[in-house]
Amino acid sequence: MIPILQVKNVTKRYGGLTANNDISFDVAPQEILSVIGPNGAGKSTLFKQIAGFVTPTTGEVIYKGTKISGLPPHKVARMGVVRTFQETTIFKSMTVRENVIVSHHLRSKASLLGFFFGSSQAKADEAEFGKSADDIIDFLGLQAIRNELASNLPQGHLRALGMAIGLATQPEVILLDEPFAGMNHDETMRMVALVRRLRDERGLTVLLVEHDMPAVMKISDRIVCINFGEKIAEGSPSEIQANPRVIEAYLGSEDAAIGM
Ligand SMILES: Nc1ncnc2c1ncn2[C@@H]1O[C@H](COP(=O)(O)OP(=O)(O)OP(=O)(O)O)[C@@H](O)[C@H]1O
Repeated sequence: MIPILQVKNVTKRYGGLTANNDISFDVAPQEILSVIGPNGAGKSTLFKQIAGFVTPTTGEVIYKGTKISGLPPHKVARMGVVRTFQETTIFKSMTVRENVIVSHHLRSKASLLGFFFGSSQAKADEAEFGKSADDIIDFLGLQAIRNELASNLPQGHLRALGMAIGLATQPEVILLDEPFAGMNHDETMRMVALVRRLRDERGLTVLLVEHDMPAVMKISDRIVCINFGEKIAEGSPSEIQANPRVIEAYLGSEDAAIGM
């Protein structure tokens, strides 16, 4: 297997605090890999380093053979590695469809300014991007809110829009930050099915950070567990559930039951 993504000996220090310590693992193409660990273990820090929001102190992140760590997030995204669920990327005064169209410009020859001022390249892109935006909206089942202003959307729909915006940049690897947070059982099951479809129908590789252990166990091909900034285990869901170091890490934490 040639990995699509490699995390190699990544260490991140904030002053005297080591948030990630010498973490390494590979991700296979079209794999669904979850990163778990108790609160404060260093999961978000790891994700931020993969997506370009934070530069490792030492170590590197390799995507399809090219080092991406140290590049800014928009360059990492342009190469195909995109982190979703960030409300800051949503234009509240635009509709769902307009937001998804605008996000296509990350990959466009025309500048975003061109889109707003109607340059000829932007006009050429617009028809193509409109069709692609509609495909994404249909894929995510967001037809009913296609023309709704983002400012009117409840939290659940905003998260779905965040995913649509991420997909519009045509990623190969998508990083999902707590995709099941705040969801009830039915919503979680729908999101689990959707994440599987991202892989099965759109060929994406999916990395997720998540606290909902039953959902993680259901959805993951493989799981990496970190604790106090260090990788303590890596394996299939059943291997992780039976791993004494993982069980010990979760005992006494807020996520006390793993996979129950
Ligand atoms: N910018 C920062 N400056 C200083 N310390 C930080 C910074 N970002 C994270 N940390 C620290 O690094 C450690 C790991 O934090 P991180 O957010 O990565 O953990 P996490 O596993 O994602 O936690 P949670 O599950 O609670 O979201 C924590 O001790 C946190 O306080």
